[in-house]
Amino acid sequence: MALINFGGVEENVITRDEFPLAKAQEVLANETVAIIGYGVQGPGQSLNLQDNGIKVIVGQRQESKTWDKAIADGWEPGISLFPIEEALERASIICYLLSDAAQIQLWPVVKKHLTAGKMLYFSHGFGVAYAEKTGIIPPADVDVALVAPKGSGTSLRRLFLEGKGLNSSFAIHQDATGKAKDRIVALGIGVGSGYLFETTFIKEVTSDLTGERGTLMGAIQGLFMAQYEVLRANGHSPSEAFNETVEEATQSLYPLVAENGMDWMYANCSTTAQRGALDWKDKFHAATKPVFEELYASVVAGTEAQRSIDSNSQTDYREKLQEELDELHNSEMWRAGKAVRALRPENAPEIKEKELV
Ligand SMILES: NC(=O)C1=CN([C@@H]2O[C@H](COP(=O)(O)OP(=O)(O)OC[C@H]3O[C@@H](n4cnc5c(N)ncnc54)[C@H](O)[C@@H]3O)[C@@H](O)[C@H]2O)C=CC1
Ligand SMILES: CC(=O)[C@](C)(O)C(=O)O
Ligand SMILES: [Mg+2]
Ligand SMILES: [Mg+2]
Repeated sequence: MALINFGGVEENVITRDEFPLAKAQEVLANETVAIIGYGVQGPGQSLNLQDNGIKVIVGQRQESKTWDKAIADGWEPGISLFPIEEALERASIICYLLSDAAQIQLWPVVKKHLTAGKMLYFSHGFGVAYAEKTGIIPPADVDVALVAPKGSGTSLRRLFLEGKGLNSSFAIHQDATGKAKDRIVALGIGVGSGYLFETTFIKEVTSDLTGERGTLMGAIQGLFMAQYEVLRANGHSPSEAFNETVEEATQSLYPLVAENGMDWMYANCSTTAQRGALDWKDKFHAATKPVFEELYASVVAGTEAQRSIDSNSQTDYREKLQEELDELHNSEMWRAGKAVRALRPENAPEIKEKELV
């Protein structure tokens, strides 16, 4: 493990230098890795593992859209693609990548196939950390660990194909074989992680649920909406409001933050912008911190997990989620966004002369 100083605090991380792909291949040489579920993480992780030379099969419900997607991605029924139970049977490492709510339903079936020495792998601490809600209590004679890529399975695959990687956390809940650490780190490298930082199941789920409800998704949506609405209410056009709220952020300023940090982004903006932003950040900080405290407390209390289990266990939950996403899609702000994106030079290479009136 490399000891890295993160802003004054030293942490152990595993890098690809110390745990190269060849070592991961060696550790997993005699394993059959079954990816159960082919939603968002399933495709990214299985395809990356396969391209990294690991023996991997996919287990998915037949007669589902994602069974067809798996075939379209090159998985072959009876060879590398199986109904869930058959994949569970063949696997020595079971990667449980159903949605967190579906993991509860299928657990009795998975448990049946968890014979001594197998590994149960998650990409979230949810099932095990909230065992009193999920009923997911693995037998004592199997390894239980997680690798949680810190990003969408879609990005995991895209970055892998670009020769890049997402960072992932890893955690070991149970080491029955004495080989859990090597196995889970090898899997982490195999699925395409750039580096791996160690955590626990409870810390992973607590930070993850906070992040996605907070700045990664929920908070940013709320913030974007609030500013867009104020600009529109004061007579600014949709394109102006959208550009000043979202497009400039994602296309110009956030890439600078990603590249070299917040101060670097500031330094590349006008002194006018820097002065105003530095003055206003305290007000936004003060206004939102209590909301983040409330959110974190709700996660710790288990309320967020319960809400997710209750709503995602409804038979029509996908349709209901889709309705909410459609509402977002059809709102003026995001319709304006669609028009703005279409005008990006890379998306509109040749706007006809006559349209340029
Ligand atoms: N979506 C993402 O990029 C990320 C997901 N995770 C975690 O990875 C795990 C998998 O998440 P996703 O890929 O988002 O899952 P998902 O919501 O895309 O679902 C995965 C699969 O579950 C299957 N499924 C759903 N209900 C089922 C049932 N009752 N019986 C059998 N199969 C069923 C679906 O057909 C689908 O193939 C979760 O623990 C999640 O928290 C972690 C990091 C990011
Ligand atoms: C992509 C990711 O890591 C999330 C936001 O936590 C999730 O999809 O659950
Ligand atoms: Mg996450
Ligand atoms: Mg998450």
